[in-house]
Amino acid sequence: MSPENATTPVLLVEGLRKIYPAPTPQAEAIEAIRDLTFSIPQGQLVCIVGPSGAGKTTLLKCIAGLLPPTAGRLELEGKAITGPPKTMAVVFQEYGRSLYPWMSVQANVELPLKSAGVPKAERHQRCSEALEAVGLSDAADKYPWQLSGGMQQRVAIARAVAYRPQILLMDEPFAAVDAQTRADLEDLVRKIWKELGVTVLFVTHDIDESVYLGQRVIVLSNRPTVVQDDVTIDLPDERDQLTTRSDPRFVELRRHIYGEIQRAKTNAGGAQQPASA
Ligand SMILES: Nc1ncnc2c1ncn2[C@@H]1O[C@H](COP(=O)(O)OP(=O)(O)OP(=O)(O)O)[C@@H](O)[C@H]1O
Repeated sequence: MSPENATTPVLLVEGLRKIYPAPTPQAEAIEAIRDLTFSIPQGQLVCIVGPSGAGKTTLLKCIAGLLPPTAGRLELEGKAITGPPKTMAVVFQEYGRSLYPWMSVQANVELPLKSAGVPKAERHQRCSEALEAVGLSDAADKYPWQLSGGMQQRVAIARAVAYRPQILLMDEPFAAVDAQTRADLEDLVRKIWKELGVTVLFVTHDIDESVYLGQRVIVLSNRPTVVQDDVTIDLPDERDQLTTRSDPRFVELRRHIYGEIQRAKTNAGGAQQPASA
């Protein structure tokens, strides 16, 4: 889906605040997120970056309905998020822990479909389409432990794709794979996003990755977290690892976001800092 078609808001985050209560009377509560507001139109591919500990995972867990917010409004397609939404799929960094080692690749991919009551024939069909999309058609009968890290992460992506979510959340999904595999998986995410028209919210530490992948990059401040910057990535929609990354505009956007992250490190809770700080 192209950016100009992305007009209908699918996700709303308004005034989100998350405080982790103190685990003991002596300890202090942790204000992970102070005040986050943004919305994401249908079909947009949005990356979230920010300093370590800025609350990126906390944000995704709140959106995924796995963690109750302390305050604020979270809506998916106009409905309050009060638990894991049926139209959402999540891919985590730790593919090793997200796949069941005793189940074949096919059984892993089909599991959420089975839970959703999808009939067997349709499960098989959707599974083989998803495995084909991630280049793993030959691996259906293998077990996760027989696959490389990159292949396991492909299986996790195939499982999300087979589910056909409206929105796909990805929390640093490629942090644990080698650079070449990472580049391949980035291209895979863009391909799937284009083919399915799914809305993608992708958390990463990697500034280059955020610019390469995203139509938009949201930069979070240091904890307690607010939105530090919201950058439109006005690169051509057709991207490839060599041409795009050497595009002067890519370099400019990367420099801008790098500067914002540096600024974010000193900008907690919206305290204004000069750009040169
Ligand atoms: N279950 C929890 N209980 C208490 N504090 C927590 C909990 N989970 C996270 N935190 C704290 O909340 C803050 C934000 O954590 P979070 O993992 O969301 O950040 P992050 O941006 O994803 O970090 P990183 O980039 O290092 O992965 C951190 O200070 C963290 O220690």
